[in-house]
Amino acid sequence: MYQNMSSTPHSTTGGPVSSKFESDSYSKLSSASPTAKKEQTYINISSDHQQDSDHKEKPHGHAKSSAVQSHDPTETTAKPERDELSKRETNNENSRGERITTEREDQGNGARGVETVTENSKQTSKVVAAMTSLSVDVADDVVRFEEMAVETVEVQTSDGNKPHTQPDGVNELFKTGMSQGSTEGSQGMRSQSLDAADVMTTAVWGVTEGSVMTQPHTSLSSPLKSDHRNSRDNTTPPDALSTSSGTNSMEPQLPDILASRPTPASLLNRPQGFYCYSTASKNYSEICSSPDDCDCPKRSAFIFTELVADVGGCLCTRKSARVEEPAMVSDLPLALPDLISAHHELVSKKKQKHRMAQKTVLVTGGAGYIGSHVIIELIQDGFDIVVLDNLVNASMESIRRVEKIAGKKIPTYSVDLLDKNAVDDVFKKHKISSVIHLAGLKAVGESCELPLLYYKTNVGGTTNLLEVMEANGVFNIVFSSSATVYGLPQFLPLTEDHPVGGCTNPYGKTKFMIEQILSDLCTSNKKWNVAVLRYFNPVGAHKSGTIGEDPSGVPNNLMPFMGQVAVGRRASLTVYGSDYDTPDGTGVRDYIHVVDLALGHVAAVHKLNEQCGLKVYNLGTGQGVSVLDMVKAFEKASGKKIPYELAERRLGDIASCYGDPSLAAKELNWTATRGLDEMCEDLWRWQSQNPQGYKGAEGSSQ
Ligand SMILES: CC(=O)N[C@H]1[C@@H](OP(=O)(O)OP(=O)(O)OC[C@H]2O[C@@H](n3ccc(=O)[nH]c3=O)[C@H](O)[C@@H]2O)O[C@H](CO)[C@@H](O)[C@@H]1O
Repeated sequence: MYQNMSSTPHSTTGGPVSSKFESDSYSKLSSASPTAKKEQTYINISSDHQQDSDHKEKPHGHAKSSAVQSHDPTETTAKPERDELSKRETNNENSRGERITTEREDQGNGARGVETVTENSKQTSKVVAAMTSLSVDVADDVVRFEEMAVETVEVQTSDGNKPHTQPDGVNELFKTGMSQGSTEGSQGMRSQSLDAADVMTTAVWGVTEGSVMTQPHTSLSSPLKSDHRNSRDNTTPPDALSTSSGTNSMEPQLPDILASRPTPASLLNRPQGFYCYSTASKNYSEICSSPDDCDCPKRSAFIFTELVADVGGCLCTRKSARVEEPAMVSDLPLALPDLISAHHELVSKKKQKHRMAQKTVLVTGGAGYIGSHVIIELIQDGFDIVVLDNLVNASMESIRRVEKIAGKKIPTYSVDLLDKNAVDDVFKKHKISSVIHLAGLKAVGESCELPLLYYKTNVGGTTNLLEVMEANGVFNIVFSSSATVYGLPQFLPLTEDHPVGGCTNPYGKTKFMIEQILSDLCTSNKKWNVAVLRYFNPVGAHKSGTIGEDPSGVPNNLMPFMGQVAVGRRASLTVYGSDYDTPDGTGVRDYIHVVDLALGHVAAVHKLNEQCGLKVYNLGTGQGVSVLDMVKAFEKASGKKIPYELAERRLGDIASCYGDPSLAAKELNWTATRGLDEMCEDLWRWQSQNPQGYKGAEGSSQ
C-alpha cells in the first residue's frame, strides 16, 4: 500500500469591510497618475447620527467610502495648497450646513500634521489630517508616494454632550478613538487598517495646539484579531469611550502596546523606510531593505510595521529610500495602511514570482491520497511540482484529476525509490529545491506479515532518496511520519517530546527508523533541513469531489471503510472494541481533514527555506473523536444509515490517540480549520461521485 500526505496555513480573515476596502484601495493606488500627484483630496468621515446609520447600511463603505468622497473637495473644507503650510484658516460649510473652521499649522520643522481641530455647535470635533497616498509599480518593485491628500475626520466627542475642549483635544480624540475604535471618526480610521495581509498599523502624527504630538496613535490590526474587529459595535455608547484604555470589546493588548511604545522621537532624523516596533526589544528597527527582505522571518518578531517614509520616497528599495536630506518622521503626519497593504501585496506578488521561477518540489508518492491533495495546495501556493510514484497503490487518474483542478500539467515519473538510477535521472532532469517524501507502504497488518518488504521499501527507499538528494545538492525534505511513532501514549494530548519508538508493528517501526536516520543526517551535515510531520488520522477529500482516498482491497482504516458501506460496496461496519476507557467505549482518534494536512506540508516547505535544521511537528486537530461519533457525523453528512456491529478490539489498537498541534501553530503558522462535518461531507462527495474510486474512471491506469 502506498501512503501520501499533505497541508496549508494562514488565511487572512477579515470582514467585508476590510476586503472591500483593500480591493478598492489597491485599484485606486495602482492607478495613481502624475496628475493625481498634485491633487489634494478631502475626506469626510462624519460622526453624526445620520451618518452613523448610513454606515450601518453600507458596512463596506466605511473607510473606503471616505476615499470615494475624497474626490469631492467641496464637501468639507476648502482645499489648502500643499505647499501652504504656514498657519491659515479656512471657513467652510460641510454637507449638513455646519460651519467648519480649518486651521493649518506650519511647525517650522517641516511638520505637515493634523491641521485643525475645531468643534461645531453639534459637539463634533473635526480633525483634518494630511495623509499620504501612493502608487504601486510592480515592475519596478517599488511603492512610491505620489500624492498628498487631506483627510477630514469628524469625531463625535466621547462625552456625547460636551464639546471636546481639552487643550490636547486631537491627541485625546485620537487616543480615545484609535485605541477604543468606537467613535465614528476613529472607526473610519480604523476600518482603513483592517485586514491587511499581515499585521499592520496606521500611524497618525498630529499637530495640535502648536505642538507636534509626541506619540503616534496607532490602530493595530492582526489577522488573529479579525473576529474581534469584525464584531466591533458601531453603537458603543460614548461613555464607554472616554478613557484610552480598553473597557469595551477591544482586546487589552492594544492599549498596553501603545502605552509601552517609545515615542517616535527615536526615529527622528533616521532615513525614511519601514521601521518596526518590537515588543521584545522595545525599540524600532529597520527591516525593509527589499520587498523580499521585508517578508523575511525576522518580521514575525514584530508586532506591527510602521511607515515613516515621506513623499517621493520609496518603500521597498533601501537605496532609493535614502534621500540626501533624510525625511524626518515628523514630516509624515499620517501614514495610511494603504501603503502597508499595497506593500504586502507587492511582496506577495514578488514571492509568487520567485517561487514560480525557482521552487520546484518533488513529491514522492504524489499520486496517492495525501500526495494528490498536497500537490494541489503546493501549486496553489505557487510551487512547481514533479511527481515520483511507483503507482503500486496509486493511480495516474488521480494525477490527471489534479492537473484538471490545478489547470496545469504535472511532470510525473513512474519510478520506484529502490531504483536509484531512475530517481537520480529525475533529479538531473529537474532543478529540485525540496522534496516531500510520502512514498511508502502503510498497511499495519501487511507489515506484520511481510516485515522485510516494509523495511526494504520504506527504509531502503528512503536512504536511496536521501543519497540521491545529497548527490544532487538538495538538502530540504519534508517527511510524512505518523503518530504511530508514539506507540502507547503515556500522556494525552501527545506532544512532540512524548517518547517515541514503542511501535508495535513493522510499519510503525519503519517510520520511527526513518525519523532517526533523518535526525542523524541533520547532525552530520548542517546543510540538511528536515521537517518531520507526524500525522494523526487523515480523512476527507478535496472539495471538488474528484480526488480522494481509494485504497486497494478491503480498507483497513475507518473512514474509507465507512464510505464504502455508505455506497453499498460493503454490508456493514465492524466497530473494533466497545469497552475502551473512552466516553462511549469505542476508540478515540484525532481525525484531520486531508486538505488541512496538505496545507501543513506547504507550511513545512516554507519552514525548510528558513534553514530550520531538524523540526518535528504534530499535524492534527487536537480533538479526540470516537468511532461512534464518526458514524453519527458521517450519517448526517451522507444522509445514509451506516449499519454497524460491535466486535472485539483490533490487535494493536489503542484506546485514545490525539495530539497537541500547538507547535505547528506557533512555528508553521498552521492550524487545522476544517471540522468533523466538513470532513464527512467532503468524503461523502468523493465517495458518492466515485463509488468505485478511480477504477471506475475512463482511462484509469489502475
Ligand atoms: C493499528 C493501526 O492500524 N494503526 C494505523 C491506523 O491508525 P488508526 O488505527 O488510528 O486508524 P484507523 O482508521 O484504522 O482506526 C481508527 C479507529 O477506528 C476503528 N476502526 C477502524 C476500522 C474499522 O473497520 N473499524 C473500526 O472500528 C479502530 O479500532 C480505531 O479505533 O491508520 C493510520 C493511518 O491512517 C496509521 O498511521 C496507523 O499506524
